[in-house]
Amino acid sequence: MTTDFAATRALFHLPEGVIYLDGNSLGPLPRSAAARVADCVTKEWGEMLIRGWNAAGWMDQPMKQGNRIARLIGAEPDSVVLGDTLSIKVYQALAAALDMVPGRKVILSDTGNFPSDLYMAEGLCRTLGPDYRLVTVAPEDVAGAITDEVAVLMLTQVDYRTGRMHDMAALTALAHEKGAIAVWDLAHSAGALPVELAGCKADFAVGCTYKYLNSGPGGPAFIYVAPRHQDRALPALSGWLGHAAPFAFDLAYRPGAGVERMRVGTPPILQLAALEASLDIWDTVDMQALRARSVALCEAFIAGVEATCPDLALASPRDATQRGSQVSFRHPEGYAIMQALIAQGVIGDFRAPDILRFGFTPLYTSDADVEGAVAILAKIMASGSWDRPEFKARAKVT
Ligand SMILES: Cc1ncc(COP(=O)(O)O)c(C=O)c1O
Ligand SMILES: Nc1c(O)cccc1C(=O)C[C@H](N)C(=O)O
Repeated sequence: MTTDFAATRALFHLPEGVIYLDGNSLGPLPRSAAARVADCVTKEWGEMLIRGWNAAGWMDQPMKQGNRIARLIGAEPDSVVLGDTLSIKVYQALAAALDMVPGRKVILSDTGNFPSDLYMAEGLCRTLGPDYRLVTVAPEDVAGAITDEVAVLMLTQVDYRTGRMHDMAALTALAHEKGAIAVWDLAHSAGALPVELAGCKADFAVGCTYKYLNSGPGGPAFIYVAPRHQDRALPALSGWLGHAAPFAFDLAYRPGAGVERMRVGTPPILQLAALEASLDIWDTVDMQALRARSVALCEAFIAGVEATCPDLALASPRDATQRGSQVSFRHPEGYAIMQALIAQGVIGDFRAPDILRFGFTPLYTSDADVEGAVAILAKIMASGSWDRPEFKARAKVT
């Protein structure tokens, strides 16, 4: 296992002149991914054609790569499978979880959750009937809101805006005490910090691979089902590839064995090839060392910004144990400040209404990146150079 993050940095393509602090939204290109995807296109798709499903093992990729992600999130073997987008996987996990708690109709979440998770929950409630409802409370009030009315506790472990981290072990235990099921969204945790799904007795989890796991834009999501639930959890999105015998083409649905029943349709083979290249790097990473490095990078950035930018207010927890691998600051003109930073090669992002968000990804973020970003941000803040119309015009994607 490696603890040498200068060596892992060399395995990524990072454009000249860029300090990349947005790997928490879209990870950069692993150098070997371009060749791996090119091989998949020319040697597999090009030469094998449809034979690739067997000959190149395409059909097994969702489980094979899922098993590699399992180590990063503390999951048991054969409990993680890839496919579809994260929003779809949230729906799949939530519907299966609700079905396992008959008589209860409340999904509990928090107001810091990513909107798509809440929208999927609302949509599911609408489909199930008028008694089903989504209840959201402030993140700090979640523990007190887990009553014996709650069927499913659905939380994103690390808040996408502030980086605040929920205590997965404690909240899962509380949910279980009240007879509820816990569904965790690991979008901002997988590859950001060590996660212990089995150790926390999580029931379901989902996450994406295009952020910290570097599978590229549109890379597939993953779903985890605890082994104790795998043969009970019923997929609401019961696609043919989750069927017990997809190529029997039965007219009636029969769920497959294990977590594979959570598959829906055809897997995205080109994206899985990119993910495979990235996981070649992840396979070598010591997760405790990754966490230590992530904390050091975040602390250095906070100290640097607080020493030089008095107008920026820390929006992330100050205590590293309460934080994921990102740091956010607030400013009413956060959007323009972020555009001014990006114009100078420091790429973070902005989240409405006022959050400047910076991701720290030890596999390729260096100490020099942190120093450089602080210096450029300090200059922009001191000079007010962000106060220009071209930095205030909102783009479609922020
Ligand atoms: C916590 C969280 N959940 C869900 C999503 C939605 O993911 P997707 O667009 O892949 O469905 C995202 C990011 O977009 C996210 O950060
Ligand atoms: N999935 C994204 C996309 O398709 C375009 C732009 C951004 C994203 C993101 O992943 C956003 C991300 N979940 C966030 O934390 O804000």
